[in-house]
Amino acid sequence: MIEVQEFGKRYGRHDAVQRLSFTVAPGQLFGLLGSNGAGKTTTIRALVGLTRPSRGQVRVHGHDVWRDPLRAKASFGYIPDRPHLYGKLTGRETLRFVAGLHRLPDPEREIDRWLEYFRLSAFGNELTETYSHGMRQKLVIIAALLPQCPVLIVDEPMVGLDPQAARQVRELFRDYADRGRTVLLTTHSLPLAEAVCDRLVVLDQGRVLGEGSMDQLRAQTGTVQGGVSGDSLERVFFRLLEEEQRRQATETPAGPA
Ligand SMILES: Nc1ncnc2c1ncn2[C@@H]1O[C@H](COP(=O)(O)OP(=O)(O)OP(=O)(O)O)[C@@H](O)[C@H]1O
Repeated sequence: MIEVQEFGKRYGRHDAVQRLSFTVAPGQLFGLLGSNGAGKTTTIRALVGLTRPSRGQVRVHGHDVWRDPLRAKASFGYIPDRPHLYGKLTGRETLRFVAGLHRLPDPEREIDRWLEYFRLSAFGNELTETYSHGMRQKLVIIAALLPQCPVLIVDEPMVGLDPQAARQVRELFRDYADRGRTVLLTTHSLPLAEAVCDRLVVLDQGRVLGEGSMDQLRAQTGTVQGGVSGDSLERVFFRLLEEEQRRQATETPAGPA
């Protein structure tokens, strides 16, 4: 379970996120969408304990991330938007380190299985500083999945992955939720979000433009009757942005004559 209540983050005089609230129940895969600078990473960073909220609460698996950080952090796997690794550890050492943090009793077989799954077995004993971007991304994904935590939090997972790995990852996330766990992901890939997410929230400049299932978003934007491409998430997304731009244009006072 993930609970975000009235979350806001202010940098100086700029509101990166304003009064964002949503809940992701076990079994759900929830997508956080939005243009560049919409506030997606800021929200994720607050949820994983890297950015302190200016207001509101963020709870993971029932634990307030900022009041009870150790319990909260033990309950989720996190895939950041950029894969930071210790370059002087091998891939295998990295995964052993993560397994140790989560006190996994006998991780070797699982580590082998995951390395094989992502075609990294031949590189398991190489230093991660020699890995390509996609290989690093795969290792970070394995590190987040290895402990099989109740919650998975994912920021832009597909960047740098080859098509086969991208498909594997998509299936893994869906499967993770289908096993009764909670998944939150941000992505710019609207087809990915449409294919796997149960519910979505669309952010723009820190504000919520729409929230709900695909059908609820379609109803909100009036594209519910579209048959073929008319009701794609892409169309819904652009409708929401256009409505917001129209709203802003009518609110903005006319400039000097
Ligand atoms: N450390 C920071 N200091 C000041 N402003 C920040 C900081 N981090 C983010 N911001 C601002 O907060 C807003 C939201 O940024 P955020 O990174 O959350 O967007 P995003 O939706 O993840 O965008 P993208 O799709 O480009 O990754 C932006 O206006 C950004 O400039």
